[in-house]
Amino acid sequence: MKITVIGTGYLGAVHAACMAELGHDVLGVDVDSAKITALAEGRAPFFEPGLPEVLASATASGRLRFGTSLREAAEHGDVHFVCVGTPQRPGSNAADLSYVDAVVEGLVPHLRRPALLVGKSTVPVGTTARLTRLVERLAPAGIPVEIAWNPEFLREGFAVRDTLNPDRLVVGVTSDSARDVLHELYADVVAAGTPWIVTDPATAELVKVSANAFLATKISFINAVSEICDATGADVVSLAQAIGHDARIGHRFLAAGVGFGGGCLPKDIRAFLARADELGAGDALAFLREVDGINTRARERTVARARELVGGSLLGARIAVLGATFKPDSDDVRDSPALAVAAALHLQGAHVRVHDPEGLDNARRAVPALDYAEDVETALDGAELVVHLTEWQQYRELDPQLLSGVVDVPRVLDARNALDPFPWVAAGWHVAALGRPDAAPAVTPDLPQVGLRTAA
Ligand SMILES: NC(=O)C1=CN([C@@H]2O[C@H](COP(=O)(O)OP(=O)(O)OC[C@H]3O[C@@H](n4cnc5c(N)ncnc54)[C@H](O)[C@@H]3O)[C@@H](O)[C@H]2O)C=CC1
Ligand SMILES: O=C(O)[C@H]1O[C@H](OP(=O)(O)OP(=O)(O)OC[C@H]2O[C@@H](n3ccc(=O)[nH]c3=O)[C@H](O)[C@@H]2O)[C@H](O)[C@@H](O)[C@@H]1O
Repeated sequence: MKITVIGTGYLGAVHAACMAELGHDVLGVDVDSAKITALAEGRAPFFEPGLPEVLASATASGRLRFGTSLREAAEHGDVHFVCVGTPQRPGSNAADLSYVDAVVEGLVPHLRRPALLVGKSTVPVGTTARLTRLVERLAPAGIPVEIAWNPEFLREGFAVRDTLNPDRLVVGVTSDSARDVLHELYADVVAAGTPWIVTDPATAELVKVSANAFLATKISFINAVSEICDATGADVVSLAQAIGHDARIGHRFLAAGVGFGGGCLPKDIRAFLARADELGAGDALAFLREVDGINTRARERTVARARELVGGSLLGARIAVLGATFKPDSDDVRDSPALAVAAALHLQGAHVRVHDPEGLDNARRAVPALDYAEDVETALDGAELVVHLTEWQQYRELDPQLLSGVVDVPRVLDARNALDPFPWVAAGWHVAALGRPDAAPAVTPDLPQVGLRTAA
């Protein structure tokens, strides 16, 4: 099938490459010419495991090309995927749909044969209906143009796998023909056993934001409980393990810590709230304000805990930060809890040096005021506190024995509850965390603390 993918960022670049892998003839289009140049040369413009390999294979097959012209897109495709950003509108909770609108306005007047526009961007419920009216106004006479919504559920870091083997495919359509085109397009994925859900566009739009709102709620739930653990000396990690054994609850998305960030969960719950308000149903989602609030508090609790650990004032404190990206296996720093905490520590007078395996370039651009280090040892050199903020595998594998000779004070705040405290304590480190009691070598070995037992 001849398809275009418009917007080749974290979502669109992966979608374009994977669609070509599935055998389609794909043109990827973006207004960012640097991104398009990289992609056209077979280079991934951002860090995403597995993407370089799929790009190379799809480019070699001759089925994947890139360009910057929507006119060319109109000529190339029978199906046009819209994958542009829908960020939070400045000064508001609502989604900024101007990029989506610009694509429709730039593409539709150039169409010369029947086409199906398929939205993948995350949008407020009602967007497909509104765009349908726009498309009707813009489509050349006699050219049938339909619009459907096919929300995307991929996770950064697993984007290729999630695109080729998704948990489900959801298509919001208003005609059997649109449903059949999308079924044919995803035939191999559906044949592999992926649940195939056909619904109306409004439901499809709502499925997406509901899924993200549920995930955000699960994280904030465990972070709220983590606050209670802090107040009582209980251990949120053991607690999450225990409640997760109930299959109705499950273990995933119960990792307490500095909270959620990224280009999606935070802005999606806010846009959902804003849309509910517009619909006069704001009360129904009022709890999402608290989900957002708990998430903000998780960042504040991390800063407060760091302040306490260095003796009550951050002024002049030498702090090493491990992690800048919003999650491991991504270079994405959009609304990153790690960078937000690092920036707050800096603003309160600490000397902050940040390390990240893949996110340093983006972090430097986003928060130029911080010091950045290319390797962990340089970041930790002379530090009196290490704050672990993004749980890269590299950090889980650090040798605390070796590092105790690099820092001034062997003290780590594990704000992701992801480090195994035993080797750290054995190497003489004080290990603090969120929602768990501290573990320190001085604790009497016969009286282990709850959760973080000492090494002895
Ligand atoms: N990043 C992710 O993991 C996922 C993102 N989404 C949704 O997908 C959408 C895109 O997200 P990302 O890829 O993360 O954003 P992004 O910012 O990485 O990519 C958006 C791309 O659209 C391009 N663009 C903007 N206006 C354009 C235009 N008029 N014509 C052509 N290209 C244009 C930008 O230059 C950029 O490359 C958002 O709605 C997001 O919520 C959904 C699921 C997963
Ligand atoms: O709409 C989107 O863009 C995507 O948003 C999330 O994917 P992603 O943002 O890539 O990352 P997640 O793995 O969901 O993590 C989001 C944030 O939550 C945090 N998190 C996650 C899990 C957890 O238990 N605790 C926790 O704090 C992560 O550190 C990260 O900051 C969803 O998981 C995807 O299904 C969705 O498609």
